[in-house]
Amino acid sequence: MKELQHLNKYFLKYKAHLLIGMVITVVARIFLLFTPRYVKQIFVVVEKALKGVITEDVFKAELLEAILYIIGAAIIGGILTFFMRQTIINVSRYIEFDLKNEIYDQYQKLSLNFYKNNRTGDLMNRITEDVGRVRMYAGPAIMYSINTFALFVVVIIYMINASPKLTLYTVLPLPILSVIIYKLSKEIHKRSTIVQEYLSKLSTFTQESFSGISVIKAYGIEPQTSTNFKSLTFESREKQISLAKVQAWFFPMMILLIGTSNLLVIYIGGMQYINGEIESIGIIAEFIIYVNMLTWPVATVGWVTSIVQQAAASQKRINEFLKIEPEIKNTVNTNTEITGDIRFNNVSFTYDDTNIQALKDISFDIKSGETLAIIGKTGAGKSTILDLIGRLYDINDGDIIINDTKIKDLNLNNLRDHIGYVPQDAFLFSDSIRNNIKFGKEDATEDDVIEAAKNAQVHKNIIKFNNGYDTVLGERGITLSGGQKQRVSIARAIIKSPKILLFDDCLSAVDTETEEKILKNLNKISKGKTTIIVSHRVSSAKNADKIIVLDDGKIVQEGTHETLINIDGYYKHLYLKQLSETTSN
Ligand SMILES: Nc1ncnc2c1ncn2[C@@H]1O[C@H](COP(=O)(O)OP(=O)(O)OP(=O)(O)O)[C@@H](O)[C@H]1O
Repeated sequence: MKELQHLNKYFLKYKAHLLIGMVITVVARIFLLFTPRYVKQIFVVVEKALKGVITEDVFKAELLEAILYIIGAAIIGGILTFFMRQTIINVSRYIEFDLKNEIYDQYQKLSLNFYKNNRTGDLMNRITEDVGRVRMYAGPAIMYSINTFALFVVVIIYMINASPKLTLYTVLPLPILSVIIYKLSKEIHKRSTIVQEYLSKLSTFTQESFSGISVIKAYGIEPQTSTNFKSLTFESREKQISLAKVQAWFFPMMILLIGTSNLLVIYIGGMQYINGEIESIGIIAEFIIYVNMLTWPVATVGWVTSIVQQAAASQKRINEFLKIEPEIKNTVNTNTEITGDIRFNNVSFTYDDTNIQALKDISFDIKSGETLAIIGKTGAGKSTILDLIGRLYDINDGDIIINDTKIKDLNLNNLRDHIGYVPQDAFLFSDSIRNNIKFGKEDATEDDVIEAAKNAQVHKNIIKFNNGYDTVLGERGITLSGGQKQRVSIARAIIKSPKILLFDDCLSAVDTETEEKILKNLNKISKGKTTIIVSHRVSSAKNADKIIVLDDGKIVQEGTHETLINIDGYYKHLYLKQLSETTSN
């Protein structure tokens, strides 16, 4: 239960709402209890009228008074119950909102390693389903507990006042009811968790088959996919039926126990009336209403217990993530200037999860405004260098120095603000092309967007789409070609006009002619900016001020295009190979 203490700060934040909610709950219960008392009153009046103790006029007046009280109390009680939900349940929605934001903020702070170690489904679950369960504790569980407590105290006082013996017999079956509901709720929860798992398996399956529909069709495996889907839905159906079976017990059990209590009231009450221990038959009617009023709240004790247990388990899962300290932390709060001088001094780096040493004793430097090209075989460590400049990981050995300051001593936000990064797999959001480009600079004007797109050689493609820059990409929109995606992604980086531009093999999907044009434009816009181009193509590297060739995490060659094509080695070999490919084309 101590896991739920995390929510105390939120309860404190909304204490005024909660307090008002509690007071309203208690007052609403008091009003609702007018009904049984006045029902008894009606019986008493009828008895008196039958015995001829009161006149017809008095009888009518007293009857009318009781009826008006019942109606009035029901209306006021109803209105107050509405406000009870409006206060307490609303607080649970506020807490749900705050908690989701707290988790999301934490997700944003956590480093890439965290994302590698946790599955997306799990991250999503904690922010949706787990928060949902916690909300059930913060709202309904608290509301029903106060409700039950208030009702119980007031009703029991009334009942004991009317007949202590009858009270004892009436409340006797209630704890049994509570225990049964608790057990049922637990079983329902267990089975519904399994049902949920099947539902998410089903949605993952369908989602994947929709996204991979072209592969499924190309391989002609529709029948096999249908069979797999059928077996998954069959299992899901079985689990749903097994859940429905337990749920079906819920109301019969309630009705049985309410019936038993009612019978006890009628039997014991009847005996007491015959023996003259209670003065009016109205007390039996009053007690029957009490029993019915108490049954649901008492049943909720079992239900609430199970909600609290589930919420505690969910909050535990949430706390596990909230407690994680981000590996990459910004320790500098003052602004640090970034000019773009980058130096690697004997940098070595090993990925924690795979234990692969991606970089071994790497040293190089680039001055602000220069262009560095990194060439090398796949897996040589090129992308890793770019990730380290953006401080997506912290290095194990050596120093990365930017502006004569160690990277760890720079304000991380300033550093990342000054980096324009184009990743290897261009990721575009399901949004308009304009917004995808503006992602790099929220306040960019239309002219800025168009200029960036022109420099990335994608403007002409965009204006050919029916909706131009408003064309929506992704699931609900059109799909761009690999090369178009890369170029939109380049436009996004250059619109920021950052001090450092990092291009990770992002021209691989464009033809050499377009590559040439983009590089020419980059040359223009990267004046005064540090540019690092990772590539497998000599054509992307040849104009760089400096080229380094990586192999297995080590620098094996270094120099300009002119020097490297005259030295035997990987670069010259690549150059000749690509040259012969171009001439043979
Ligand atoms: N996120 C990661 N977690 C663990 N290991 C990684 C990760 N990224 C890369 N590696 C490993 O580090 C090594 C260097 O990878 P890196 O992506 O830097 O190579 P690269 O030269 O950019 O390759 P490519 O040209 O294919 O993009 C590889 O052996 C790779 O398996």
